[in-house]
Amino acid sequence: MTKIAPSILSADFSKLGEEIKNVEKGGADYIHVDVMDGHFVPNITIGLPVVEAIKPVTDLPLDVHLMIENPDEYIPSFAEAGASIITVHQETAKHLHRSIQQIKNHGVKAGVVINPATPAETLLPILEEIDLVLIMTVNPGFGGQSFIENTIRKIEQVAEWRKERDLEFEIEVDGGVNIHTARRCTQAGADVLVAGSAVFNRSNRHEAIREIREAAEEK
Ligand SMILES: O=C(CO)[C@H](O)[C@H](O)COP(=O)(O)O
Ligand SMILES: [Fe+2]
Repeated sequence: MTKIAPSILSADFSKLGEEIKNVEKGGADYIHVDVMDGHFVPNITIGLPVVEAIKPVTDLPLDVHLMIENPDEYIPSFAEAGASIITVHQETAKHLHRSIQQIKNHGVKAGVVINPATPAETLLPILEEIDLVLIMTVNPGFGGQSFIENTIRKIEQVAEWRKERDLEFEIEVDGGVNIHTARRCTQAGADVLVAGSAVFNRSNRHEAIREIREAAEEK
């Protein structure tokens, strides 16, 4: 079944705990946490204290998407704060294998993220080492942007390499995922769909999650 990872970036922060419990009840698989530093991306969002605060609220894995410069400096703290998955951007990691090893040394699942303009081939040297590939389908920084169509080819490429090399990492997509774009992502090979505005801009979050999953799995 397609996994849905609601991005809390679009949640109502004044009642974040309730929002998370609500999407958990509504069938979410991961809680996607967008950490932005105002340097790598032109926005500042949430950080360590929020990850610590939400950890006891949910049994779902916290999928922490680090959009920050110098991720190596912060990986131990995010692991200790309760991250279950940490993804680092290919564009920010100076020594990617070291970052991935550092994440795994903390007992956390490790993923690599690529921006829409970063070629999928940059993932080739690291595929054997990771638990997850995250393909950005918008430029990182904000929720509610439009899906960039030509990222689909990259999802297909990564899925092809996974098959050829008999690997088991998950393929996650992030940005502009909704009932109209979900199926194209899963057809291309995505297993996990991040959805922020498509879930939290709806008054009924359960219905939103169900509809995205149904769209993703349409025959
Ligand atoms: O990483 C992100 C932005 O950088 C978010 O996870 C993403 O944008 C989710 O929001 P939406 O589903 O509204 O596009
Ligand atoms: Fe994200």
